[in-house]
Amino acid sequence: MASNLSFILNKPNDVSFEERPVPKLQHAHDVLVAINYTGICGSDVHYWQHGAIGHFVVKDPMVLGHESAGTVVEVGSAVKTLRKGDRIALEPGYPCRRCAPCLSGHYNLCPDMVFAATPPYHGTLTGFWTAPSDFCYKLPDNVSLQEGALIEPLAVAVHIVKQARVQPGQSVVVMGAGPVGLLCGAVARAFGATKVVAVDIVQGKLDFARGYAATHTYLSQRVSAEENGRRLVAEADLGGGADVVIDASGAGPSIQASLHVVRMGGTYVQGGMGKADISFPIMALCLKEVTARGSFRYGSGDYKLAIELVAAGKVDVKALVNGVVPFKDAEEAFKKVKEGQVIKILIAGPNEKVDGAMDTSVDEKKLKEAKAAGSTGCC
Ligand SMILES: NC(=O)c1ccc[n+]([C@@H]2O[C@H](COP(=O)([O-])OP(=O)(O)OC[C@H]3O[C@@H](n4cnc5c(N)ncnc54)[C@H](O)[C@@H]3O)[C@@H](O)[C@H]2O)c1
Ligand SMILES: OC[C@H](O)C(O)[C@@H](O)CO
Repeated sequence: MASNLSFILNKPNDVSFEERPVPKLQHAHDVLVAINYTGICGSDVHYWQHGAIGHFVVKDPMVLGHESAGTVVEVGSAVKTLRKGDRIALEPGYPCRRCAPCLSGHYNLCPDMVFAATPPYHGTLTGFWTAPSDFCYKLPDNVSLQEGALIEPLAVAVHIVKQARVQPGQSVVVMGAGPVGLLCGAVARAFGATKVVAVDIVQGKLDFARGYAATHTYLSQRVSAEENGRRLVAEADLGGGADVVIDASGAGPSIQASLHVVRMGGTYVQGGMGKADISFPIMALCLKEVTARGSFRYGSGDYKLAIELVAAGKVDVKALVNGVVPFKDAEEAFKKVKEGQVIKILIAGPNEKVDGAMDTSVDEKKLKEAKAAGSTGCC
């Protein structure tokens, strides 16, 4: 008998497993998906530790997880694009499709979005999940289900890089070398950026970034934002500054330095989520005529492009996975992510078998140094 065991956050630092009823198809366009793999996102860890992100507060027990891939096990009567047995990447947020943002093509900004593991909605660390078929993306034969679980953070990066309007030949600085920052660097390269500078406060993360998509790295210093920006521009040989600066850290010092790194007339994109209010070098923004944009989740075409980038070999998501653990070890996996020991861990669905091997090869000494320096990078 297939299990619908679910990993539930009851309150901060209090999780449990619960067998829940297998969900039923609600609409003719829905499909039922057996979850194969789910990645742990910083936001899941943040809810687990603190019970809230900004105004999203966990008030009732909530199933965690939203970075999933699965296999279609049942299709509604109106579904034409998917069949039983199809392997899919799951887009985990469902907009109303009727409001002004939805109708203008910006469904990620829908105020009535139902998003997995954003309270009050349950997430995907469970056995089975129902979703509208057009939010389930069939994986090409050369993309595995484990890679499929990484499509969600890759779609976040695709949206950020699209917001930055990265052009061939441009220089792109990415603040923060966590999974989102690393993927932003990889997508920027795929969009034709010739210089990608990864910035972090943890040398081990920069070492990884250098072997991944970054052409240059910069270890952020404990100096003023202006001086940090000046040193970064000089070390990475950016001349008058970077064409594009992306924040994928959510950290105040990184956001402040960014405005001193971007060139005159360049573009800054806020992808990281940190404190709600951070002081911002507004004069630099004004005097340089910087274009500043936000980026929230993903929208039209982002999942499709993310899958195409993986299928075409332009973005390697497998390289970010440190290990796959069985469902029963979900809490242990959350602890490893919280401790900063890994880039990305996948949790196998409760009906999936794995050996639980895990490579925590990110330099632990350097990560400890970073923690001592006050980094969490987490929203
Ligand atoms: N915009 C969106 O829709 C969206 C979606 C998912 C995640 N996020 C946010 O994006 C950010 C990155 O996500 P992630 O999963 O990679 O998180 P992460 O915590 O793994 O990575 C953040 C990185 O920033 C680094 N950092 C911290 N302070 C820094 C500083 N002063 N300068 C440079 N680097 C610094 C950390 O060491 C860490 O490596 C988070 O803030 C997350 O909340 C945004
Ligand atoms: O990738 C999606 C993000 O993790 C979520 O939007 C989260 O940060 C808020 O619920």
